[in-house]
Amino acid sequence: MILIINCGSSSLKYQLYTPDLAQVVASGMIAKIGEPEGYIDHFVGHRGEHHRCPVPNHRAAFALMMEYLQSPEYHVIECPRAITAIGHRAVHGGSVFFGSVLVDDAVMKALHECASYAPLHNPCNIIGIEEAQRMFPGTPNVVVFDTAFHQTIPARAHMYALPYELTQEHGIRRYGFHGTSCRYVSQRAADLLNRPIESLSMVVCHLGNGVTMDAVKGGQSIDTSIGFGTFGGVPMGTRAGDFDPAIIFHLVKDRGMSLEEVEEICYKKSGLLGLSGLSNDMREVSEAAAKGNARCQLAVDVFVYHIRKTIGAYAAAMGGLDALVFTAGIGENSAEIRAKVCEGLGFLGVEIDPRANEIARKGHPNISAISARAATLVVPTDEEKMIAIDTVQLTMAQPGAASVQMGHAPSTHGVAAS
Ligand SMILES: Nc1ncnc2c1ncn2[C@@H]1O[C@H](COP(=O)(O)OP(=O)(O)O)[C@@H](O)[C@H]1O
Ligand SMILES: CC(=O)OP(=O)(O)O
Ligand SMILES: [Mg+2]
Repeated sequence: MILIINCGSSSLKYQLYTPDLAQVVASGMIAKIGEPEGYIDHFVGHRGEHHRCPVPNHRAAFALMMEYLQSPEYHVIECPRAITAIGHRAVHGGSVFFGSVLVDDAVMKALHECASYAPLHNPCNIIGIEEAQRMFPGTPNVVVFDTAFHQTIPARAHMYALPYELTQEHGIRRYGFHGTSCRYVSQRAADLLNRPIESLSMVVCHLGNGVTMDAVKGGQSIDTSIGFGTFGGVPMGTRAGDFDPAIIFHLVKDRGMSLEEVEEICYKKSGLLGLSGLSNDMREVSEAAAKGNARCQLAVDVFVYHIRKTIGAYAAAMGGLDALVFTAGIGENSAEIRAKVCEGLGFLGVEIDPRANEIARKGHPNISAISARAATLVVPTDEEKMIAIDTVQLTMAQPGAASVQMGHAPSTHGVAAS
């Protein structure tokens, strides 16, 4: 079987596939890692269980996952040899990784070197790989990078207008994230519309705890909202998104804050949490806004405004819009946010059917009104499936596959563009 690990900043998601990827044998999520009210949701076939327990860190989360997968009650992993390959999500591949790779010492070293670009994510991704190597010695591990799908973004969109030599010397550019999700949902959207992806201009709104807006033209990412680190673009759960860097100079030079304090504020105390003062969870924020909490209403308004503005910008970048695609926790589950984002986008041909929007999660992905010129879709993301496909491809291929090295995309099925 193939085990897929998606270590996020505060969660660990896992899926166990049959070798042909036809079936998910078990899956689950351990959430709120490091917080007092952690929990695990574990599913095997139609059985599911929810168990609350504090999970202090990602190593403990990995151990908890193993406990459930090996529990005699489920019998899904009876011995470590039952796992033939393990696939991992890694968030930041820097300028080193253009596609998915088999893990070796050089890959681990490079991952460590990219860690400071994505301080909320890469260290957790690394722990997931280390634990997998420890629990399943000798089993191949594959890493699939969020950044890989965005390697097609042209220089005019990925360059920052800083001194050119500085950007080249230090690898400073817009890298982009959630590429595995964007790759999956853009292909699914084309399939659902029954149109070749090559003919479509789409905006993918990956609205989760992290938020990515992505312009996908002809199946390729041509611009994306997050930037060098996992930070820019639209405000996120706890991250500020785009803001004028002069604010950092002001806080450090004129207000006496340390750089570490400012970094902590920008990554962990901003976004929905910072504006609302209540939570980074959109459910809580929009519920409180509906009850009249003005700061929560402001947080929702800022969030929605930035998304709508980016859709307009990307339609301009692509010279049109055929499809708007919502995905991830907020995009898949919040009819309210989808409706607010689409308000006023009629000039781009976006019009949604309010009833279709309400029932979108129940197997009705197309929420467009009949009169809409651009389709609006709700497509559940499946980063794990994408990771599983790459994992099988890299581990099942000829011995030569092991030479798929850093900086080179595997030759088939478009794992990444260079
Ligand atoms: N029904 C819902 N309404 C609004 N927001 C929701 C709903 N369900 C989940 N979410 C949001 O989805 C976010 C998590 O999205 P997810 O894609 O799982 O994030 P990540 O993978 O980054 O952890 C939560 O922070 C929550 O705000
Ligand atoms: C890159 C990023 O923001 O990831 P996540 O949504 O998992 O936090
Ligand atoms: Mg996610």
